[in-house]
Amino acid sequence: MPELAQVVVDVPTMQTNQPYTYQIPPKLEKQIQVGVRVIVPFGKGKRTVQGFVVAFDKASQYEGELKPIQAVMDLQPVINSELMNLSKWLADTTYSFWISCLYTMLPNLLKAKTTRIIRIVDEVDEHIAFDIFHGRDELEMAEVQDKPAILSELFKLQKEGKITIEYQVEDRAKAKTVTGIRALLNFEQLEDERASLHANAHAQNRLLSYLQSIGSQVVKQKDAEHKTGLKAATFNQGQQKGWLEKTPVEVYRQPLAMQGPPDDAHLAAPLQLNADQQNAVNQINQAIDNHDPKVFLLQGVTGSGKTEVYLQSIANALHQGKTALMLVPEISLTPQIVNRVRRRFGSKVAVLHSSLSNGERYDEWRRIERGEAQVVVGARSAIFAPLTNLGLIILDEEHESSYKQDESPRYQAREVAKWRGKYNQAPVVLGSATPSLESRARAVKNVYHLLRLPHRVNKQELPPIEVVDMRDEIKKYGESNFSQKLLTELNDRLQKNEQSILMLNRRGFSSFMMCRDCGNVLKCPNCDISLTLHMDTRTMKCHYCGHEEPIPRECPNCHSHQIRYYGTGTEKVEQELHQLLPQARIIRMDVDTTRRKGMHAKLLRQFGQHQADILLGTQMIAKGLDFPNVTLVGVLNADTGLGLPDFRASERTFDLLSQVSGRAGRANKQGKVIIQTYNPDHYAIQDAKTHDYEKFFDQEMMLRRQASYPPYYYTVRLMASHPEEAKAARAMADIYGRLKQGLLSSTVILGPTPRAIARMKRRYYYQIVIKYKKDPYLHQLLFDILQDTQSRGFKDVQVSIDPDPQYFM
Ligand SMILES: Nc1ncnc2c1ncn2[C@@H]1O[C@H](COP(=O)(O)OP(=O)(O)OP(=O)(O)O)[C@@H](O)[C@H]1O
Ligand SMILES: [Zn+2]
Repeated sequence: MPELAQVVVDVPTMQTNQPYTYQIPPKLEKQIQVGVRVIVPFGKGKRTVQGFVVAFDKASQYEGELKPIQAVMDLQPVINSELMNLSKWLADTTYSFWISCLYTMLPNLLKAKTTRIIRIVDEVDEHIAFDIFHGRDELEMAEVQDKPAILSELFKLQKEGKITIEYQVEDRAKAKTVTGIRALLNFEQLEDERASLHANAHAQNRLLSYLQSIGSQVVKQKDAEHKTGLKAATFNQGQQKGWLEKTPVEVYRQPLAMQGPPDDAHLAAPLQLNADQQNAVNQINQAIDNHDPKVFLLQGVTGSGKTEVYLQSIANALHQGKTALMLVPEISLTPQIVNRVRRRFGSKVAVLHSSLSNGERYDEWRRIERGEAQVVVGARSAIFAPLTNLGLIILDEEHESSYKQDESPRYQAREVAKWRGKYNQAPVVLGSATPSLESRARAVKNVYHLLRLPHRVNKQELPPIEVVDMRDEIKKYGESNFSQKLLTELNDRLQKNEQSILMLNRRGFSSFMMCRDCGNVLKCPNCDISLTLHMDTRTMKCHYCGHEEPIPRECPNCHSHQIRYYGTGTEKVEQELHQLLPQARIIRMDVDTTRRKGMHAKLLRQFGQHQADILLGTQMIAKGLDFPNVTLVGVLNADTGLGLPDFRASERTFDLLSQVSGRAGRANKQGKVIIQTYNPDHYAIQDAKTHDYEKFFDQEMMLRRQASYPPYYYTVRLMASHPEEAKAARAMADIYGRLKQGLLSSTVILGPTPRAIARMKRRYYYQIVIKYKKDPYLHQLLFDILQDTQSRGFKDVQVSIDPDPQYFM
């Protein structure tokens, strides 16, 4: 019997990756397992903190007094053994603290303090019910925690399925219930009741038959009313007569993305695959069947039917009795894909993503944990879904930067997927029309296995792309967001009753106020960035810290009234479009029109039902949309992202243009794309124009090699911040000294420099970027630096270490 437990504690001011050792008091012996949360005393005085049991320990190794664990919060581990292993690896490879990795894997509700509630679900012997529950049908874990005899009784009852033990947090997290009914009499007794009924008591007669038909089941009363056509009053009579009792039935909150799907009886059949799809499915299935943790790169042009390949591979995993995990970049942006998975696998599917309420997310998590859902679709953090027996992991749009978390722990979901694939002996499929350079380079080296879908399912060519030079347009026709060419094409689609998608690229771009007299730009008082004009709220907002102020009437610097609005917001473009094409019906999709829950899906549904001719939006409309009637895609400003100080600027521009172009002509009608740009000769735009991923890849790889960037080199970014600029700079200079001294001379250290947005949320930021191929000293040195940042010398300086950063702003 282990007597000691190692606990990773949650102490924000003093983090470490070393667990602390605690005594296991005899009364808690049965409850302490690896992966449960516990309350432990910490430091001097009476302070207690939450922590996770991560291992057991032998008493003999320790001398002196150890504190005892005070309480256990979970009866079963909330972190299973796979995730426990994963959390260790995660902390190690992302330079983060173990405790934050553990929390990252749990739904929010389990990060907060929770209590365990014990409920009776089946008949329990009367004396037990009395001893333990005192006549109630539920009680809190804390009430019995000190009573070992009662606890072991509870364990036994739980095993027998007579009680359940549930998490419960705050009100909104409580399991949601509706009224259910259950027969109190058996078949014969009900028959006897029928015999004594009045001849014209038809309703009661029907109720009795119904009760006979459900046996000992509990049925939701609403369902029962629906089935029998009886009124609630009849059920009340049944209750008074002692035929039935009412009892709460737990229902799971249905995430919005899942509302209104067909039930399991109407699941969609798989499509007949074309040869390329069949080849991909065969190879993936073979890996599933052989427990081969291969990584596939499924490179398929837009509209080539990648999703169908995913679905049929998932079906095979399920057929083998395994589970499957599918990640998409952002679920609310891609409701169509979620619906396709739901239509194929019905109630086996759980959906996890950030815009679920805490309660919904928790319910979905619990369905997965209990093995009630075998297919999980979700955004980045769903990679930690507690599925057991994983047979397949899919990352759709694998090149998306949203797969990297930009706060601690700074993990890349792609890497976590590979880790879980290995652990479960399951293949990983990375899918994209425009794979990241990193992934494609690995495929070239045969580290990943390349699968190709080079043609569209509809057997049509990818839509032709025309590039319009906006410099000429402005010379000829004056300032406008719309070239003559684009207007002509839009008009043509209106005539033909076809639809168009227009994208306004907002990356690195915003609408700001500038004084025409003194050139002053209105900036955020907390951040080194201009404020953005929002017409809907009539305010100026900071997109980093949320600061908000009224639109100024005069320049705060020189008091001139010549203050003007620059830049192009979606709203302004929408107004212009209304003037140019008054007959067009427009749906605008941007952060403002989609802030409310469910609005994405609603707007897309409206567009799908042809309630509008033009869908105008930001990047959020570039991905995953599959509308057969869309034959024109226009990109209003292709190049706003090209000027950003980031080595991935060209790659992102190429990806975005390829993705959005792919929305046109996906069914039987021919599509067309117009790209407006001020840099028509840039290779990212030229290669997107010819749909030439290979050419872009070669050119970009050459540039990356010349400049020693990924995938040839690895990068790490260190950042220090402090409210005083000098202190942030000094901390970074110190770190620079340690790096210079400790690392190989072949490792490149850039900086320290102020970061591109030097001030944010009232803090100044300095950064260092390390580029390296192999450096045996780097890992430990970075960990030492991380640990030192917890010491007093670093007071108020915050240091972060970001392996493989996605942005350098
Ligand atoms: N074998 C098939 N037979 C008929 N239709 C198919 C087949 N495979 C896919 N489709 C249909 O073709 C369309 C495009 O497929 P899908 O959306 O999976 O492409 P994709 O490769 O994921 O595209 P994108 O990268 O642009 O999102 C869908 O409407 C899908 O239902
Ligand atoms: Zn700000």
